[in-house]
Amino acid sequence: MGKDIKTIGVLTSGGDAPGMNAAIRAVVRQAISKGKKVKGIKRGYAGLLDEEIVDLEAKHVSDIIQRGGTMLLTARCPEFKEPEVQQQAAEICRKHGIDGMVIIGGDGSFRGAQKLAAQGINTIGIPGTIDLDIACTDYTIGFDTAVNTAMQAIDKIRDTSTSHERCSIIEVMGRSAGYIALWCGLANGAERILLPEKYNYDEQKIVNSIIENRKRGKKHYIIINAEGIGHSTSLARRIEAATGMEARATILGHMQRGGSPTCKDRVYASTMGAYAVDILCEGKSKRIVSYRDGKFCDDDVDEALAMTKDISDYQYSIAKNLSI
Ligand SMILES: Nc1ncnc2c1ncn2[C@@H]1O[C@H](COP(=O)(O)OP(=O)(O)O)[C@@H](O)[C@H]1O
Ligand SMILES: O=P(O)(O)OC[C@H]1O[C@](O)(COP(=O)(O)O)[C@@H](O)[C@@H]1O
Ligand SMILES: [Mg+2]
Repeated sequence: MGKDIKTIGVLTSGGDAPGMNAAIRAVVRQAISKGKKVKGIKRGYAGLLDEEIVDLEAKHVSDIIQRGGTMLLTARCPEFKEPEVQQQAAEICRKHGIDGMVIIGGDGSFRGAQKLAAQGINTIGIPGTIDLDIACTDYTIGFDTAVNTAMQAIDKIRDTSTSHERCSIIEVMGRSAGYIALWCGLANGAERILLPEKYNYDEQKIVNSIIENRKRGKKHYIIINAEGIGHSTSLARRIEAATGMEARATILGHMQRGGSPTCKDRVYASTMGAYAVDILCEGKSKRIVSYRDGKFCDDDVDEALAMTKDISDYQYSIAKNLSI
């Protein structure tokens, strides 16, 4: 069946993530090394529907491994949830001679991949999202860069927070998942971490803790708040009123999604890109490339999307102990 794959399509979808370019480069060059042709689809599923399809040769992916963002551009395409649109997309793939598609994106993009596979297109997904919110994998492209970027920003905020003896609330991305918040909380030694998976909205507890910490001589109080909880600015106002400690909120926003990928993101994204081509050429389809328990592997899309994972209770509990 693998020998039937002559042309591989590749697209990026959903939020961009640093390392996506490394994955695109790996797909293109691994495919070429196996004698396959590659077509790049611009702007995710939206570009597929608009037939924004270009031939990709080895030279087209030079000088991108170190760059954030995605050279193929990305988009969110709400209409891709409609069955007739998915059918149209499959017909476009066939029209352009695309025998297999590599889809680099997050959980939403994998639902699109699942539907394309149901329309008879060979599809392989690669997890690309800063949020780490894909259950089948311990690694997603971009998370490592995003948490390092956020950590460095929070270090800077800590300097000014200490100097002014303030409470600083820093809101990090993650959609409804708290992985970025938990990692930053641990890496930045935050006094408190608010995670959508754990938070019980007991603000009085936070207020009491701030007052206690001040009595013990702490110069600042850093709260990492996850986007899934949000409302950091109003929380800062309430904390200031209740504690008398000046409070400021910073929403880090899209700066977390940009920038040059870390070594880990380049290496893992390259490995996943090549792996996706390998399994497509072996005749596999409807799979998600994952990294689990220290190994690269692949899972059926339906099974992958049905899996669940949660924040580590242990890491969350030690974060509390380490912040005293
Ligand atoms: N249930 C679905 N069925 C088909 N396509 C979907 C579905 N959910 C999301 N998609 C497609 O995937 C795109 C990216 O999803 P989104 O959740 O925004 O980002 P991510 O893939 O990074 O999680 C959506 O804009 C849409 O085109
Ligand atoms: O770029 P937008 O449309 O503002 O979306 C913001 C969302 O995208 C993310 O940065 C990445 O999410 P996805 O990878 O699922 O697209 C989330 O953390 C955030 O909630
Ligand atoms: Mg997502």
